Amino acid sequence: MASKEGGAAAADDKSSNSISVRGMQFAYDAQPPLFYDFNLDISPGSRCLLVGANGSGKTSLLKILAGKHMVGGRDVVQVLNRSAFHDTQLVCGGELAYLGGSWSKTVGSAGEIPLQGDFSAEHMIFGVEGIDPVRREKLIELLDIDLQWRMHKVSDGQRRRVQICMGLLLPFKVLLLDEVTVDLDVVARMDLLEFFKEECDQRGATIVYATHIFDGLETWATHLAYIQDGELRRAEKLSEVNELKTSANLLSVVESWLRSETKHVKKKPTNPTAHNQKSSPFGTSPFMSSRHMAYYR
Ligand SMILES: Nc1ncnc2c1ncn2[C@@H]1O[C@H](COP(=O)(O)OP(=O)(O)OP(=O)(O)O)[C@@H](O)[C@H]1O
Repeated sequence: MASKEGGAAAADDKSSNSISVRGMQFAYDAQPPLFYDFNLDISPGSRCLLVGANGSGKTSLLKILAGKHMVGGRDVVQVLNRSAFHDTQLVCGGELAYLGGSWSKTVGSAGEIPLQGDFSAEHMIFGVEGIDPVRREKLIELLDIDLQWRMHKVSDGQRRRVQICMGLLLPFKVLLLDEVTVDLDVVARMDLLEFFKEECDQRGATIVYATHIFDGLETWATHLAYIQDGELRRAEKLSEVNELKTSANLLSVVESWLRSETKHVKKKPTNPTAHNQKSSPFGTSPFMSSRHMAYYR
């Protein structure tokens, strides 16, 4: 893995990368660009930690890598040498997997509510066709899932276990994890991390893991990418992070980076559309009539 800043990126050798991002620009509607000329390479077999402060862009980046947002042309965001957004087979075939958020749906002004259906864990897990039964059994055992669990009556951590199991049923080549271990107890978390390690070591799978919990990750991760306000500040092998040689652990290294972040105004070219909307006297007014406001009346 290498960043543009790090200078080691082999832009002409992107075919050897599992993930390759070249000159990416991305903005949410009516906002200035979150990413501008963003570059990132991740090589096969890597377990890359994605770190950064709240709002730095980790989830947005993972969702872009997962093909959930169309960003630029086919060459800008490539996973396994295919366009993450355009090549829908990447996700449908299971080669590219994304595990993030929680099983929920957005309901008007109620916001995100957990899925309420009365399904058993068995119904959900065995409802997926074409799965290797050995892999399925291994995951059920690893995550200690009781197939009789009713999904509307389980705890957050139990629901999360079923969600993770389903996300891993197909043997992924690239896995994007957005802080999915947060609800898991320590045993489930460590077992899952060990499983991920095996998947990378034995099958050459690649994992990008965004997290704020660093326990046990010093020996788990192979690489680290640090984003600040949508900019890639560091991207290197964990063994080459100098600060780790003199610090107690990864937590204190990341803490020192985040503490030294200065609140700066981004020097990014303004997206003309976003600018127009932002500079409009009505574009951001809380008093503007909007369809969304209807939910709150
Ligand atoms: N759907 C959206 N619409 C508009 N802006 C968004 C949306 N989602 C995220 N943002 C903005 O994009 C920026 C990056 O958000 P993102 O969720 O990617 O950060 P993050 O690094 O994952 O944060 P956290 O550590 O809190 O999960 C934030 O400023 C956020 O407000």
